Amino acid sequence: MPISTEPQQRHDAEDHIPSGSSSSFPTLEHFRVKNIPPAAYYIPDFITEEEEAYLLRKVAESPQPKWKKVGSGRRLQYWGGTMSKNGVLLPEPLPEFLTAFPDIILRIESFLSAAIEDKSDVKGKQKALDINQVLVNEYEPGQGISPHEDGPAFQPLVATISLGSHTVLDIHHYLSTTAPSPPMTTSEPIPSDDPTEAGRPIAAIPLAHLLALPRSLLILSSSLYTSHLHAIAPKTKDVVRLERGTEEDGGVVIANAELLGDAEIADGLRDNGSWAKERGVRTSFTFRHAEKVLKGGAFSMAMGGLRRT
Ligand SMILES: O=C(O)CCC(=O)C(=O)O
Ligand SMILES: [Fe+2]
Repeated sequence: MPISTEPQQRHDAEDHIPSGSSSSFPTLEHFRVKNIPPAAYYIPDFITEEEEAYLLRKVAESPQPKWKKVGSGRRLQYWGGTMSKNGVLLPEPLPEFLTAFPDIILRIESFLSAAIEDKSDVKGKQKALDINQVLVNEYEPGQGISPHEDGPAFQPLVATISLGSHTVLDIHHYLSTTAPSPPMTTSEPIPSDDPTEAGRPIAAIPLAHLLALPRSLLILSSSLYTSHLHAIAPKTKDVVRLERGTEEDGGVVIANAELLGDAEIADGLRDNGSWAKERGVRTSFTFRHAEKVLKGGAFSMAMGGLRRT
């Protein structure tokens, strides 16, 4: 059985908790995107097509006020609560389509917990993800998200599932404010979502590109989370390559080509050196752990009732 399809094949809650020791389970290292700052992981086909269709239907069926429209036009939904201005989660119960069927939260947590060999960091804190907020973003072709950090309110380990269409996620880095600016500097620094970082100059040319195919899980962690930015360029079509091309087709070199788990794309990349596709509507689910949660109150109690201890 190919390792990369294993998460997709688990269908009931008990099966989601791998019973073997970590040695019989692929470590996260297996899915690591190489040659970029630590650490990004790409897991193809983390959910099935049926689960993808079900989750998209649930998002579409949610009440209209759940949608928030943001600057560039994309829409988003917060599940599990929103953040206060000072970075505290005001918790709300997570919906059944995330906790019960297809129990995607448990599946991501179990996967990470089994895949991370050493589960605590130097301070003894848990490395695995205890998801308490899910952000849904919906992008029409031509819509994106400008370079930003998700910020210190969240554990530096976020997991994103792509549904409906592929996209290309760009990783950007900050430029040193003391060194002379290289020509690629953006003329206007792009403000970050994190106020402490706002105004720092950002390299205009991304450091790396990651192709996120439908049903994949992408994990950003450690310094890639804490000291880099991520973005999606507002394009209607992506051209991706294995190596830098000479043609002016806007093609970008992707860092996760060997992890895509899609034979057709892998063949196209190998035979033609590039793969191109128009973007469709892409919906992403971003799973995070807000470190500070407002305690007490009806919402919090209801949420506690839903969550495992
Ligand atoms: O859609 C994505 O994959 C990224 C979303 C994101 O970065 C965010 O909402 O903070
Ligand atoms: Fe983000």
